[in-house]
Amino acid sequence: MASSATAELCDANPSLLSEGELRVLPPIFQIYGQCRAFSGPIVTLKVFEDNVLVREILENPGDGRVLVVDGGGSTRCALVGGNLGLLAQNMGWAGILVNGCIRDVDEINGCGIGVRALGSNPIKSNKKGLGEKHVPVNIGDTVIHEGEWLYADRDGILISKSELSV
Ligand SMILES: O=C([O-])CC(=O)C(=O)O
Repeated sequence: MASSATAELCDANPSLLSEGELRVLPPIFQIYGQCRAFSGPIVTLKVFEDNVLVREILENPGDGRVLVVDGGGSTRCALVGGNLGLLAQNMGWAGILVNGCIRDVDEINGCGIGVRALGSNPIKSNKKGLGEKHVPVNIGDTVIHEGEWLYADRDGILISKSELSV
């Protein structure tokens, strides 16, 4: 019976799991975007109900990286919509993880990236430009640093201190 990449990675790396070098995010994220499985080095961003910095980062070449947006778990507005999904795709990002909400679900599901978020909310975010780029973030009691690796598939989302061979 075939197992998925994240399951294989967990099975193959029990010591990394027990040492906390490899962590599993809690199963609180919905699956969006065309890429149901994706991985890459992490870029971090901490914001709260404001997505100006999300656009600023996605305007840079993604080079296969994954943007992890800690939106503090707020579900009161969307931090990523169809335009930003398209921008991420066109700039070469592998995916976006949002500890918060997205909107324009149909458009995002048409984008050639992977997207995970708590859910959707049609309300747009503030546009003040507040937040911190490239700082450690805490999502579901998991501290995530820029440069760590994210592996996502339908089974779950892994954060690893180093690149793992799938
Ligand atoms: O600009 C925003 O607030 C998010 C959005 O709707 C989009 O990316 O299309």
